[in-house]
Amino acid sequence: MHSSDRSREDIRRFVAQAARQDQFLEVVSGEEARARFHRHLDLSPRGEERVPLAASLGRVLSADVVAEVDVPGFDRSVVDGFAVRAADTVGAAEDRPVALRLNDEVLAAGHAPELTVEPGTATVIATGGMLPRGADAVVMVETTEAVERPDGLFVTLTRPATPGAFVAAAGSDIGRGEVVLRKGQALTSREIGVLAAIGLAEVPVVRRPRVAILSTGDEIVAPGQPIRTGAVYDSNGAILAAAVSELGGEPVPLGIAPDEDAALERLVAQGLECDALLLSGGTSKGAGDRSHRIVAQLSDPGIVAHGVALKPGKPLCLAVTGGKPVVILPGFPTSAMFTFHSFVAPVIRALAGLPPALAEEVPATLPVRLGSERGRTEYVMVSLVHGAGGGANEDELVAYPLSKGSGAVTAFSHADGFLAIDAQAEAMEAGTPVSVQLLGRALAPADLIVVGSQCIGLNAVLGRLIGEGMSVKALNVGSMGGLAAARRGECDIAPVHLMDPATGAYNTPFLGPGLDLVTGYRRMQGIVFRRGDPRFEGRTAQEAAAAVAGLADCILINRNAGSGTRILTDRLLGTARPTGYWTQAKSHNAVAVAVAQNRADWGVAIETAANLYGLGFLPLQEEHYDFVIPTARRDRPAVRRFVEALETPEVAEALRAMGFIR
Ligand SMILES: Nc1nc2c(c(=O)[nH]1)N[C@H]1C(S)=C(S)[C@@H](COP(=O)(O)OP(=O)(O)OC[C@H]3O[C@@H](n4cnc5c(N)ncnc54)[C@H](O)[C@@H]3O)O[C@H]1N2
Ligand code: MOO
Repeated sequence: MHSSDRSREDIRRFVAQAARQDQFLEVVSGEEARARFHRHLDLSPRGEERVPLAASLGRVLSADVVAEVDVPGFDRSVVDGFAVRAADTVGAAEDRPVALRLNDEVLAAGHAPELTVEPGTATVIATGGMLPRGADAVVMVETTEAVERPDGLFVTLTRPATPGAFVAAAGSDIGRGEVVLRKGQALTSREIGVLAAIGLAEVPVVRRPRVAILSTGDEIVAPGQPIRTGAVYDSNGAILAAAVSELGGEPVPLGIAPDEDAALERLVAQGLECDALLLSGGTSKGAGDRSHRIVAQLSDPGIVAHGVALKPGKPLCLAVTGGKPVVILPGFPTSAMFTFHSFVAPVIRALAGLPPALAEEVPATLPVRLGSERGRTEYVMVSLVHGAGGGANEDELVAYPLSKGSGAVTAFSHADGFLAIDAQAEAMEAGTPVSVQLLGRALAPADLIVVGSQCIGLNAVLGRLIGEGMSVKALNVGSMGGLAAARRGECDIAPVHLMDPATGAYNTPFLGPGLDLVTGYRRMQGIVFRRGDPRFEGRTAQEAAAAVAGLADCILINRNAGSGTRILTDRLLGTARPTGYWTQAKSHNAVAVAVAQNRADWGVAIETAANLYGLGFLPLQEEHYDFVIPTARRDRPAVRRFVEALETPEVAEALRAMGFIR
């Protein structure tokens, strides 16, 4: 909403209303909210339909499937050879071969035999051929010899055959009358093969529940559209549609609704024609939040819970109308995904005819302290790595929190699972044993674990290794965090850029026993500013810093304490404390964005970030980005490949192209 669009009086009224707002939410526990929700829901599968076998991938069986045929449908030979009576071969040996007269028939696959194998005879049979009457075993052609005699053709055997040898009995794979697949089974290529083998051309499946998905908010823009400052791309719409498909539902995307009652009402009515309706955004009681007001108009019974004591997920709004779920998920993507998986996914599974998902938990140790808000059960997404043992023992897992907050969209894709912090706890100390609930997929240990400070240049090396088929897990915990992980033996590589303030030396002073350093590359750091700003243009970094430090309207964006760049900034500033000194960004990119968007006028960042945002740059000092490697892990194949890749001319060239110095 632009102030120019409204009269002064309108704006005054709007501000007064926004500042007042309703009392936030009547928050209930997660269990209470779920119980109220389920009390009113109809969770029976949404009918049945028959689909062609070729269209059944991913569908859920609505009934048990009983085989009406035997597989194989007849006793069949599994080798090329001769069908014989085992009794005829007893006593056969090298020095006492048994000769059997060949019947006038060749049993190719697909032919029903006409002649009986009488005592003293054999019939030529191909792999897949049907065993003839009288025969009870097959001998492989390689162990026989054909002999032509005046009285006919014979085959001689020098070894006895046991009854049943090289024969697959009728029904030995699937017996007629057997339940081959059960109701509720989701069909993959494996089950489809079974259905084809028993001759099924059509499959009875549960009708896919149709789930309407609506993103709300004036600031939300569909991917592919141009984006204005302050707007965000609609990630929830895409996430929810894909998640619904994964759970056996059929997503019905309704697009993006503005924060406007008439449009919302129309879209909600449209969504109610489906089996379920999911909205995201506009559920807390902020000034622009409209969705919950529209959903509040539903009845039978309407909203059953609005506000849960969970983090993320507090503003979740659960409603039911006529047995049908209507849910407003929080707008923040991590909150939306988390509440979707804990409250909505089980409902969609049920409607889709799937059994409840089994939650798999693994024990792990928390490597760092985790603060928490009291009053809400807090769920923290974690990435799992093996502890010092580096073995495959699951008892040794370490759970690194991916603390990017509810607004992050990457937490779910980077996470292996999540842990819960009790509502009453204020923090969880480092070293606490925790239980991690895995996110569906099986836990695959990575070949190479990189924990520390992440840099876009690192992709030049890691991308190469991944291209070779190596699995890599890279966790961004900063230089100090990486060093600590390397000391504890929890990673293979810790990328660091730590300057010793006393000497100005990088990284080496921080090594201790059991740690090696592999030289990485250097990154030029300097002052970033908007091009054309005369306060910086044409000056050296030192001159510019000295000139602007005292200007009240020249705003600095600083870096977080503990970062290498902050140490550098402090050395540059000496005792000066320019405007903005206490505003701390956590990354080079964040500094560059703040300057590019005019929230600040200058900051210290790497040249690559300045180039990315089209900013001016005054070089200050090269920073060394190197790799700490626990000596004990030096000889691991993945670590050796990393070091080798780093030394290739291609990687050096890729790094130079990104503005790094190798
Ligand atoms: N005064 C208070 N404010 C807030 C509280 C509180 O207790 N008191 N709770 C916070 C919590 S917790 C959450 S979670 C958020 C959720 O708010 P809403 O569900 O109303 O969501 P919005 O305000 O519409 O959006 C939040 C955020 O997410 C972005 N968003 C929205 N939709 C999408 C989408 N489809 N794709 C990507 N991103 C989306 C939106 O732009 C906002 O940045 O409320 C807190 N406030
Ligand atoms: O519930 Mo909110 O989801 O904590 O961010």
